[in-house]
Amino acid sequence: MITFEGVTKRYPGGTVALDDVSLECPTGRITVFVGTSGGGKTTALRTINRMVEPTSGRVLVDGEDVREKRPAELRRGIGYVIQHAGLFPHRTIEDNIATVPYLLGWNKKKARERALELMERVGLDRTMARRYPFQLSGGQQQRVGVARALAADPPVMLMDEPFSAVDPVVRAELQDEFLRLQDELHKTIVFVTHDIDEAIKLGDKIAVFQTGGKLVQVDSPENLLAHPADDFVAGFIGQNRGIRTLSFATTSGLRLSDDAVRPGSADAADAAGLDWVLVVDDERRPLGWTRPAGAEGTLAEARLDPVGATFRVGADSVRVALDAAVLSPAGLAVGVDDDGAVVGTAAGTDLLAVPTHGSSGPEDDG
Ligand SMILES: Nc1ncnc2c1ncn2[C@@H]1O[C@H](COP(=O)(O)OP(=O)(O)OP(=O)(O)O)[C@@H](O)[C@H]1O
Repeated sequence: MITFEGVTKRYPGGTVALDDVSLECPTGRITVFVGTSGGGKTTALRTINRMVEPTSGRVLVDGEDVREKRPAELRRGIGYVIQHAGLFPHRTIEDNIATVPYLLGWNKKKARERALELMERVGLDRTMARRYPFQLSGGQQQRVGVARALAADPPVMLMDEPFSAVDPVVRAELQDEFLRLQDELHKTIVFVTHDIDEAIKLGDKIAVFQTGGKLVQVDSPENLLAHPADDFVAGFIGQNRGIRTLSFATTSGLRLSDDAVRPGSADAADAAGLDWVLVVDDERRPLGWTRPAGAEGTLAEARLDPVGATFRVGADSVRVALDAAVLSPAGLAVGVDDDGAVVGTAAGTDLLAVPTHGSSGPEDDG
């Protein structure tokens, strides 16, 4: 657990970068600092590894005041990832990743083995080990940055806009892999971003900073969307708040209908009373949508429209299901199980009747 106790930072010249910030970042979870430019996010992050010393208040890591440790020693237990990765340009990828192991006195062989293992972990091919940073794409460099921060297996990771410098597609990939990695590693992570969508996607807990270093709300993503503390937070979250809330509503309790689902071997004439039919194969995998009215022969012989997007019942959110319904020619979302077999269909109105869980706070899950 990282604890901020009444932390204030006033820079020479009078800028108040942090104004009496108190906050807890739970162990093994991702806490995201988000907010306006100049709101003090980076300053707050850097008080954790003593790159910035507070004017007053204190920061504790697992109950220990960070000022009681020498900065060099403290930083060995805290991985640090920044925008543009900040790699050493004249060192190979493996030597970049092995930076902290070398500092810790590991022998070269062991440090390089660790570097190669981490390259695989973050989705980089081992053949890149002897390249230099300029020979990698921006997204690959960010992966190296993450691998370098993980090299000595620190319990805490500080990440300052680590995915901001890459295009949206690569960014989404990096975010997904980062979440997968965190699922395995359970680090205590503090992540700075100015992108509210990134904060909602990655954060177990979100802290919103406003200009002047004021912490205006600390909450779970669900609660932040459902109950923004004030107009500033509501404005910062922006539009589509209601729809975004559906990202946290589960499809596990959804009642799905089998009425429109038919095997390909069924007679089209028998389904003539239905507007649309979802035709499935012997293993109930969806083949396509068809309008049975006036059709002859079996449904498998009918002209099929593509099924399009489906949702995995229980695993996907109501937002994903609603998206599938809107894009479906029949206006029905197709729910499938882990094997891709159709469980049933739901109309948009069924999906909107699902309760959202806007009331569970981050304290409940950590
Ligand atoms: N070394 C410094 N000396 C003086 N003022 C500083 C220093 N570092 C930051 N500041 C000021 O402190 C305030 C907070 O800066 P900080 O970088 O923490 O904000 P931020 O929320 O991370 O912003 P951004 O999203 O733009 O990176 C800003 O007004 C900034 O100009």
